[in-house]
Parts: sequence; structure tokens; C-alpha cells
Amino acid sequence: MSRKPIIAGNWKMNKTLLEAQEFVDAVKDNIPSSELVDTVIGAPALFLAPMAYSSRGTDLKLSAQNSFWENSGAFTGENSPAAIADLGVQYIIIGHSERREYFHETDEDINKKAKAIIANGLTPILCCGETLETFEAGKTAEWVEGQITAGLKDLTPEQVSNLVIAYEPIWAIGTGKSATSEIADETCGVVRATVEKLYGSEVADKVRIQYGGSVKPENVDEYMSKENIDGALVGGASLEAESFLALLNFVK
Ligand SMILES: O=C(CO)COP(=O)(O)O
Repeated sequence: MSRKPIIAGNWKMNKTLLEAQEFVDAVKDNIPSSELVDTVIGAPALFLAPMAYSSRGTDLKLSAQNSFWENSGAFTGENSPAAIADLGVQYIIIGHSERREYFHETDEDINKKAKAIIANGLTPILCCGETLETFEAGKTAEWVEGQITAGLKDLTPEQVSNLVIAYEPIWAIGTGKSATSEIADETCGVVRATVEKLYGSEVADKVRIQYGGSVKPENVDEYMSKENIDGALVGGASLEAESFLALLNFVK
């Protein structure tokens, strides 16, 4: 089974609108065909409408970094998956460790978001990953299995086969200390085995799993050569056009 690679930048809370637009102008005509790789930028919600407009007709796809689980209503400050879908955005990152930590998101919240995102025709990028303490205690597999099982609760096999899961060890995020490709592959393998246990081997063969945590142009090839790693979710190295484009050089 060959899975199409997916490289996604997660800009987090960075850039102004002008900087975002300059980035789109610099990359949109220089990325590989979407027949070979899905190339995605996860931008702050404020920039998604203008970025969708200026990247229309190109191979650049967009992601939100979060959404609420209701489509409308009295939820001050939130963005609905329906409104995000309407912009022409295709992905929404959910359950990033920064949202779990600073905004107290639970697995139950994340599962509700996954369902709402799928119901609106978008693809969730569901994040999981352990703290340094859990890693050092040798409990990574158990932890990640728990997060994935809770995050996917009540989804159908078809829904799960189309989604993207990102394994991001918290100790490797923004630290420059990436997980070795062996560790990353092993834990992405745990994610795939969890999907297999819950949904069977056909779904597990189809679901795309990214590694994230200090991925850079210099180490992306190594991760992409691993059996269970289908892509990368990239923070720091996705912020500059040159470095973002260099992440895509593994596509020959
Ligand atoms: O959190 C990340 C992407 O979601 C990873 O960030 P860095 O690539 O900056 O380590």
C-alpha cells in the first residue's frame, strides 16, 4: 500500500497577514504536484481567507490550527468547522500538545472536534504525543494508544482511513531535540497498530501518519524513508519559504 506523503507546516501564532501573503507568493508555484505530495500550511485562522484566495488553483493546501465542534451559536471567540470549510480550507489540526496544555483540551473535546470536522467534509490532523517524563518511564506506547483510542471514538472505518494522525513527542517540539528516526518510526508504528486493533488492517494501511518535532530540511529525508512515517508536521522550519520548500526536496 503506498500512501501519499503529506508535509504540513504549523505556523502556530506567528506572522502578520503581510508576511503570510509574502510566504504564499513565494511558495505557491514552487511546490511539487499534489499528485505526489500533499503540501499544507496550518496558518492562524485570521489569515486563512486571504491565503485561500491567493493560493487558489495551486497545489498549496491550507489547514486551520483548531476549531470548535459546533457549527454555529453562542461560543464567543471560537471558529466553526463549517465556516472554515467554507473558505476552501481542507484540514484542521486538532489536539496539538500546546492546545492540550495551555487550553486544557481533553481527549473528549478532541473527539468531538474530529467528528464535527469530518461532518463538514474536512480532514482532521489529529495530534498525539507524550511528555519527556512519560517517554523516560517507557510508557510512550501505552500513552499514545490511549490518546488515539479516545480521539477516534465512534468514528467509522471509512472516516479513519481518510484522516491524518501526527505523532509529536512533546520533548521534541521546538527544542531542536528531534526523536531519532527509529524512535519516531516505532511510535508511528504503535499508532498504526492501534488503528489496526480498532479498525482492521485495511484502515491501518490507509491512514497517514506524520512525525513532528524539530523536523528540518536536513533530517526530513531520514524520517520519510521510514516505513510507518508518511509525512511531517513542522513548526519552526515551516516559517520561512526557503526552508519550507527545502522540506519538499525528498519528492523526486
Ligand atoms: O509542534 C510542532 C508542529 O506542530 C513541531 O514544532 P517544531 O518543528 O518547531 O519542533
